[in-house]
Amino acid sequence: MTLSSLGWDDFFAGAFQPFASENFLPARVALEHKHACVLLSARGEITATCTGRLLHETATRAALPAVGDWVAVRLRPESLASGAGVALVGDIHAVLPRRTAFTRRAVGDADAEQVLATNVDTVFLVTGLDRDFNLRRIERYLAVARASEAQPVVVLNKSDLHPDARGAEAEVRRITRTAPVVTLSAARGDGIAALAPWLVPGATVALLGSSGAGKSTLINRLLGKQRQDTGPLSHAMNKGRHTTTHRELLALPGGALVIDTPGLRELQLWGVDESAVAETFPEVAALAAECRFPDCTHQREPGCAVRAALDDGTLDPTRWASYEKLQREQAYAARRVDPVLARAERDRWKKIYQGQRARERIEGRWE
Ligand SMILES: Nc1nc2c(ncn2[C@@H]2O[C@H](COP(=O)(O)OP(=O)(O)OP(=O)(O)O)[C@@H](O)[C@H]2O)c(=O)[nH]1
Ligand SMILES: [Zn+2]
Repeated sequence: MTLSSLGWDDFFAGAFQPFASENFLPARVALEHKHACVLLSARGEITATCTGRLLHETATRAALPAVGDWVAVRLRPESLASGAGVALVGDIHAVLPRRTAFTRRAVGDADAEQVLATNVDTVFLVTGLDRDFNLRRIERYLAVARASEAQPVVVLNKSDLHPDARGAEAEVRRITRTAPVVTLSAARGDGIAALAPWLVPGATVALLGSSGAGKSTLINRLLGKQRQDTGPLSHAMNKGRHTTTHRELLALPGGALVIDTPGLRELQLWGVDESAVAETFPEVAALAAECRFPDCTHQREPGCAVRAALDDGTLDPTRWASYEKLQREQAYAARRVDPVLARAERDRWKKIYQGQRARERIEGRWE
């Protein structure tokens, strides 16, 4: 494989400069085990471990190699001497800066950030046009994608199961605004060609979507062969259990790369900050900025622009409900793993409550 077919470009070449002279090879992480990584490089596949120095010098676990990362690796002497066909072994000395990253807070460790996949250019947000079809869920996935900096593309799968797939697509377009929407059937192969603009050689894509949306079916379709078990049976049996040992960064026949990690599959709203939620609901964010009080909770404060827009019908109540739910979940997910945040949140509500009482005293009764 050439470096460019693995996604190498000027951005990474620049970052690799300090390592260019000292027998280092650039390589991309295809699989991350507990103690070793499988790397893809111009020399072929390399099994590598981090040097003790890298382990000691990295301040956080999040800075260690993750699937999708470019690293500077040095082959062990025995690998250098070996001929073709022998498995290469090396040491990872550095992780190059990431262009994009999907992260979540590591469960049970308040400060730890877990990196699920990096350097993803495009993320396919896969929704089934069956019972899985849910505009609110698509909004959530858009927020997750935006937080990662990868470009989101909404993929409506199982078009064969929906009596009016085009109508459903039109509904989705109303909420996605700028993100492209593609309707297809991974099982039948209809509409797959519409993904071509994002599957160019060297481009990295990842798939996100709820269980059963058809991610494996789509990956198999793109690979042109059966890599993963799909079907109702394997589905029921494998739920929540991932014992995969296959590469998580795969090269597609057309030259693009696809990242499929268990962590990404399980990704819910972890790692989504409030600004990403606001970006997904620009009309709500714009209204909130107009409220009289900067800490307005949009419940029943005077001068609340959100309430006013709900009352006069300019704000869609389903969008508002969806925003509120997402905001709550985001706050809950963050709090659950972060006691400091939990305390800050309690203090914030205490202040809001005190502030409201003070306002009540000034402005008299509200209703
Ligand atoms: N009718 C129809 N069924 C599909 C289509 N794509 C996938 N399926 C079926 O939907 C079920 C789930 O598909 P998977 O590809 O396993 O879903 P997944 O998103 O990978 O699910 P997880 O592995 O749990 O994350 C399987 O029974 C597939 O055969 C499609 O386009 N049309
Ligand atoms: Zn308000």
